[in-house]
Amino acid sequence: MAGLGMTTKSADAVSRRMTCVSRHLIPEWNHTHSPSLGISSCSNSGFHDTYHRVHGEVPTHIPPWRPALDDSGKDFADIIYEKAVGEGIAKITINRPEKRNAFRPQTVKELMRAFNDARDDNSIGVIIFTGKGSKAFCSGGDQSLRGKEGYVDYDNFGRLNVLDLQLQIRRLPKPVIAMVAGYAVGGGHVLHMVCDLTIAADNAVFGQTGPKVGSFDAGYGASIMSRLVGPKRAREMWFMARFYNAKEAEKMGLVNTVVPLEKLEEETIKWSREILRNSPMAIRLCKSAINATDDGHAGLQQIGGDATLLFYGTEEGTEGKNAYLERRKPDFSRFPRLP
Ligand SMILES: CC(C)(COP(=O)(O)OP(=O)(O)OC[C@H]1O[C@@H](n2cnc3c(N)ncnc32)[C@H](O)[C@@H]1OP(=O)(O)O)[C@@H](O)C(=O)NCCC(=O)NCCSC(=O)CCC(=O)c1ccccc1C(=O)O
Repeated sequence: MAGLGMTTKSADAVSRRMTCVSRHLIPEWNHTHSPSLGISSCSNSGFHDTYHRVHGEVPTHIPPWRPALDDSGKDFADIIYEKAVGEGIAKITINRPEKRNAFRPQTVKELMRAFNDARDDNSIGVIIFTGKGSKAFCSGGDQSLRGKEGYVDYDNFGRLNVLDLQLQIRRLPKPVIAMVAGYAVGGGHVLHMVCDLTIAADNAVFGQTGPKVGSFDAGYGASIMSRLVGPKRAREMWFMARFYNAKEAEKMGLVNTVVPLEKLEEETIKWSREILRNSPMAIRLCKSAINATDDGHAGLQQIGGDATLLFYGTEEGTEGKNAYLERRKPDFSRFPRLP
């Protein structure tokens, strides 16, 4: 090594780096059959590189939650909206456990208010989306309120407003993590799929029920599923409307990790804190980039908007604005025309 001009110190560094990189190259077999070697464990413990020494372990304790409202100041009836004290985490919970957290139009409207507030609150960096209790994340649209045009609320109009919520989660420039215990079925299954990550408890059950009850989601419910599990599996899930347990869902690529039910919140908090250590702008761009192709023009608009947002922070962008306000010609000559 010395002959190649490498000092012992730098050879050590290379060797440490190789070990670290090779740990990322876990063969497919391990991902599929040995969850203990899965992504969640690579990220923290067992690594002794400089990054891990500087940053230390990610704490797993559950933070105290404080009830939150949006700017309307109105209480929520169908959901619980909370923020973690001293941390950048919001938690939004569907609170209809007696109906396995089925949503009605009112539920969806409240969810949209809470998600909007969490988006606007610049102290929040990660949003956890879950269902009350351990029996269900969400069992889809409330079938007892289903009318001829959708789900009927107090005003007697049918609505399919969960589609707007799906779009809102997709476009929200912060990670949304579905924390799933029990059933995530029907429209509830689509909701977890549109979230950025899914952490599942070992009692979680996933599946579409639409074709059994005369319904289907031909939007994200079909397209995102096909992306996640592949077109053959997506057909299986929709044609057969079978249920899949948490381990099966993990193997199919529907969820990021499976943990014992009693560890579900701890693990989700840990993932949230690990994300919060990283650059919010990098995460924002990664989310819009990953969605861009699938979301077509809307996806390009999202990532294009991010580019404008960044450009506004540059001297070049500011020169244009200042020149306009000062009623002079802008001087862009000092800005390089980069290759
Ligand atoms: C989820 C179950 C498998 C749980 O089974 P189990 O633990 O045995 O509990 P149950 O005894 O069945 O249920 C307890 C209690 O909850 C009520 N309930 C459960 N789910 C619903 C529901 N979705 N709607 C209304 N009520 C529900 C149940 O009746 C019981 O009440 P009791 O009074 O105690 O009797 C099982 O419950 C189950 O299979 N549930 C139904 C799942 C389902 O089929 N969901 C609807 C799928 S279709 C859908 O979600 C529409 C999607 C959608 O929203 C959409 C799609 C495309 C475009 C637009 C839209 C849109 O906006 O609507």
